[in-house]
Amino acid sequence: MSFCFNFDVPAQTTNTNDVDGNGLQSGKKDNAVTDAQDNTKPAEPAKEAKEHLPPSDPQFLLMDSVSETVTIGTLPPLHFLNETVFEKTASEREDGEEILSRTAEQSSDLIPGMYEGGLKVWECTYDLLELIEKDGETFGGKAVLDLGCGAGLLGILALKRGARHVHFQDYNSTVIEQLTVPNVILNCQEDDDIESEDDKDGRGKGKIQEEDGCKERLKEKQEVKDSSSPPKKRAADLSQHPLLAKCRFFSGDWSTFLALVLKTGPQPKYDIIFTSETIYNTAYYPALHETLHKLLAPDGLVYLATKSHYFGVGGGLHLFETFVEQRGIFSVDHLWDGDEGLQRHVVVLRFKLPKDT
Ligand SMILES: C[S@@+](CC[C@H](N)C(=O)[O-])C[C@H]1O[C@@H](n2cnc3c(N)ncnc32)[C@H](O)[C@@H]1O
Repeated sequence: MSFCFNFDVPAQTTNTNDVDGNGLQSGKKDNAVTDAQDNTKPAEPAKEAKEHLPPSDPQFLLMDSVSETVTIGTLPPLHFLNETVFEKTASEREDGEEILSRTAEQSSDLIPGMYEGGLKVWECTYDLLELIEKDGETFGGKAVLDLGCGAGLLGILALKRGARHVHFQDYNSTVIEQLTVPNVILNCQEDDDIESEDDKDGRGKGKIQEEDGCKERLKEKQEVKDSSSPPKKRAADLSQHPLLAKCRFFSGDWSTFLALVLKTGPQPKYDIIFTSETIYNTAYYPALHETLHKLLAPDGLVYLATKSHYFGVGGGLHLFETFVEQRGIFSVDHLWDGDEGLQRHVVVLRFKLPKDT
């Protein structure tokens, strides 16, 4: 399994910022930033935001959907659905947005405006997870937002490390319902349930490998061999699980997500906002920047994990940094820059000046 990028933009999708289809190599960097500022209209109507409540019987959800999970890391271990689950079971799943069927048809990791890539774990997420592991951040008492969460691994790590609450947002409701929420629930189960399976198999914890220039964390897969009989312990308790009670889940476009959270009462301010692999499309920068601006606590931090360039889509770190600089709200510091060939980065954004509240 590879975590290398496979952005497959359909021919009918017009990216006004990527005139020659070569992203940053077009030499139109400055124009692209200007376009992003002016281009506040998405190609399709903004996807309306909504909040998703965890199912009243989450254990049932797990029994229905988990056939294979992956476990990574040790501090603490994280468990999540293997992306191949969706390939195998797409036809059996609720797919109101039709993203499971359409991504399968088009063999595409991204259909701008329809499906923004949340069904798989993107490699920069692993970079940021690794940095957090090394750094030993505890998240104790912090309010955390995993923005553009997909599988939700960053938010889940913060949750397991003592965050006061964690909110998850993804563009697609299908991603939230079929992947993010199940993953959180999976991690609410005692790790013992899964680790005992590891022990039975005699398999160790994860390792890191280089493969085809793409740094891939080949953590041991833990297959739940009989998916009709997953762990049944604590079924009734899971819906009341204290970790799950700390979470809220949202889908929708960033502009409507921001409007929703600002109108639903006390205005949330996040101490930490994670956002991984979310700056590939310059047309989304205004809404993304506004969301960070309005939702970050005055002394909060945005951890952004990203590639340098997103070929075929047009965005990338240089364009985003230029955009942020022009707005004058945040400073950007590089926490980690990958080796020359890898072209991946983790940066942190913070307010330039103490913000009025
Ligand atoms: C490539 S996926 C990355 C998923 C996950 N963060 C990871 O690293 O594995 C990009 C994510 O950004 C979010 N996203 C992109 N554009 C968005 C937009 N205009 N409004 C809301 N969310 C958006 C989607 O939720 C999507 O899951």
